[in-house]
Formats: sequence, structure tokens, C-alpha cells
Amino acid sequence: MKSIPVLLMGCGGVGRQLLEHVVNCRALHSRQGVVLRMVGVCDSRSLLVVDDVATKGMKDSFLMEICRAKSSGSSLASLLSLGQCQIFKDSEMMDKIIDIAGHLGRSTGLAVVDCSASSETVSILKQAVGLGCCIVLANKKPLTCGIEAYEKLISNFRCIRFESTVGAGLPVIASVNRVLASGDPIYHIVGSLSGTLGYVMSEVEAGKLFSKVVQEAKSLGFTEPDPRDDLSGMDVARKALILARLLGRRINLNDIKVDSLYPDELGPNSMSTEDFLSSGLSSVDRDFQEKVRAASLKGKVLRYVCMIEGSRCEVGLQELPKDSPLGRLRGSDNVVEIYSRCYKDSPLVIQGAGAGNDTTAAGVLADIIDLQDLFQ
Ligand SMILES: NC(=O)C1=CN([C@@H]2O[C@H](COP(=O)(O)OP(=O)(O)OC[C@H]3O[C@@H](n4cnc5c(N)ncnc54)[C@H](OP(=O)(O)O)[C@@H]3O)[C@@H](O)[C@H]2O)C=CC1
Ligand SMILES: N[C@@H](CC=O)C(=O)O
Repeated sequence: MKSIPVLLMGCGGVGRQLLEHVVNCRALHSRQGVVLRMVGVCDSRSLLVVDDVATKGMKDSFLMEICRAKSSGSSLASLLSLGQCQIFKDSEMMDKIIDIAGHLGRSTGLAVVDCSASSETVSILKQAVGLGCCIVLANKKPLTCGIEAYEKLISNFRCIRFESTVGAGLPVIASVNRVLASGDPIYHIVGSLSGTLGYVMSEVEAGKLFSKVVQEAKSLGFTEPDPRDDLSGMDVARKALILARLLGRRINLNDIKVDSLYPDELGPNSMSTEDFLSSGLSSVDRDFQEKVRAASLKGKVLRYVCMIEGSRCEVGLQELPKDSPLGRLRGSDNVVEIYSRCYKDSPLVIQGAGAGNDTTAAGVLADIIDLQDLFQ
């Protein structure tokens, strides 16, 4: 039986769902000859680690306790009384992760999985790569900071997976990689890559208020922790950057043209996420309803579109025919069209659920399992 030691960073919506999938897939993985050994789990404040990372893993009952504690708002520290783990807090936490990465990276191997929404994990991930670990990301931020950090993270391409960063569980990254690996040059990618914005557009078209559907998208697990990351277009811009960099473009986030759906005065420098959701957001309702109505009078719908072509990389709101591939999208579905030499007149199209904890965590789990040949 192959054993994959895993250290999880982030146990919010996606991280907890990943732990549940790991537990629920035990029998399946066992039939496939692979077992995931959870050696550590951390959130923004503390890290729980098994007492012997070389041989032990957290019991499934303990993983479920982590999910229960975190979804009820309790801290990881509250689980220490269950006696299965050691705890490391704040600055000790980073040092301990690096210590484990150093210990396991060159022996059993270790998959460091980033289900946080933080840019602070990039330093741990870079060091983990240097220490011979594999990394799996749902978090887009490490891949969308400076180009040097990106190049370090992908420097051992066999050891990194990041399928869930674009299109959640949809096989977008895998498809782009396969097309490129076959020598087929990709000329153009166009798509609707935000589950949140897709949901918002189609629900506002159906007559609901913008502010209400943004709240709904948040409670359905589609949005980023701060929904302004979605509404500003930055989350789509990060996805566009990940795709553009895969195509070999050495560009940065600020090279991408981005349209925001809310004015600057509602931004993170002016108000908290809570104030934005409870009062700021509703001030956009009228303006947005007007845009949707104006498009509808022309027989069109609004879609937030990502476009990569040559040196151009843009994301923004467009009025599109209702019966176009993007116009027909409903709810949180994403669609990506890839145009290359082989897929010239008829593009390679990937479509389906593009956000949500379940599908995202499933994508992360599939990525971890995909690394199994690198483990003993
Ligand atoms: N939801 C979706 O549909 C999709 C999400 N993703 C990505 O998945 C990631 C997770 O999203 P989601 O679960 O909704 O986010 P949440 O906000 O629910 O959870 C984030 C978790 O990360 C933890 N965290 C924050 N900073 C750090 C840090 N420095 N080190 C370790 N852990 C940290 C938080 O800790 P604490 O609990 O202490 O706050 C929390 O447990 C995001 O990057 C998102 O973009 C990708 C594709 C789709
Ligand atoms: N907030 C994102 C989640 C997936 O990346 C979205 O809405 O698409």
C-alpha cells in the first residue's frame, strides 16, 4: 500500500470538505492501493500535528472532530484535550511546518496542501518545494504573486498540482497542460471563470437584487472569504494569470486589465467585509439592475469574461447574445474554450460547476491522489 503523508493548511469551507472527502474515500483509496496519512492540519492561528510524523496519521474520528470544531467556530486548540496531537501557535507554526517538510520531504515524501486564502503561505510553499515536498493548491494567491515566486513553485513541475485554482474541480489546468505537452500551441482562451459572478448574473437576470444574490453566493460557498475579491474581478484576474503563465507569458497581476463591479469607496481600504455586506453592497443594486436591463433590451445578457490572446489578458463585464456559449451559462457553472492548432475552428470546451466547497475539495483530493507515483 502506498502512503501519502499530507499536511493541510486552511480548514475553512474547502479544507473541511477535503477532510470529509478523505475520510469518505478511505475504502476506495484502499482498493486502489493508496492511503492518505494526515500528519498535520493548521488554520490561521495554530497547527495540530501527530506526535510522530514519520509513522502516524490522525484518526478519522479526530479529523471529523476538527471539522466539527471549526464549523462551530471553536479553535483547533480546543481539540488538544483529545490527546492525539501537539499544538504549535503563531510564529512556531511556520517553523514546525518547515521542520516537518525537511524531515519528510527527503524520506517518505510529503504533500503540503494549501486550502487557505492567504498570500502568507507562499514562503512555506517555496521552502517545502526546496525540501523535496509536493504541493497541492486550491489557493490562487501563491501562484499569482511575483514571477520569481511562481517560477520557484513550479520549478519541479512533477511535484505541483493546482487544478482547483481555475474552474474548481473542472479539469481546466490538466487540459491546458495536455494540449501544451502535445506540442499543440494554444492561441486563445476565453471563458467565464467565476462561479460567484456567474451565479450573480443569472440570478439578477431572473429579477433578484444584486446585494441579495451576492449574500446567497457567499452562503452557498461560492465566494472568496471577502466577496469583494470576486466582485472586483481580482479572483478572475488571478485565474487568468495562472492560465496565461501556463501558456508561458511572464506577466503579473497588474498587467491584466480588470473591471470592478463596485466603486472604490466600497473597497477594503474604506470598510470591513461585514460593513460591505450589510450596508455597502445594496448601494450598487440600482446601477447593476440598470445594466442588466439595458443588455436585456438588446436581447443580450451580462457575463464576466476572461480573455487571453497573444499578449492580451483581460477580464471584464461584457454584453453577450443570450444564445452564445457564455450567454447560455446558468448559476455557478464555468465554461472555458481553448483554441489551438488542433482545436482551431471547434474549440476544446470544458463546462460545469465552477465553484463550491464540494467540487473544489474533490479537485484537491484528485490532485493529491494524482501524485501517488511519487510516494512509496
Ligand atoms: N469555494 C470555492 O468554490 C473555491 C475556493 N477556492 C479557493 O480555496 C481556498 C479556500 O477557500 P475557503 O475554504 O472558502 O476559505 P475560508 O475562508 O472558508 O477558509 C480559509 C482557511 O484558511 C485559513 N488560513 C488563513 N490564513 C492562513 C495561513 N496563513 N496559514 C494557514 N491557514 C490560513 C483560515 O483560518 P481561520 O479558520 O483561522 O480563519 C481558514 O481556516 C481559497 O483560496 C479559495 O480561493 C478555489 C476554487 C473554488
Ligand atoms: N470565488 C471563486 C471560487 C472559485 O475559485 C468563484 O466564485 O469562482
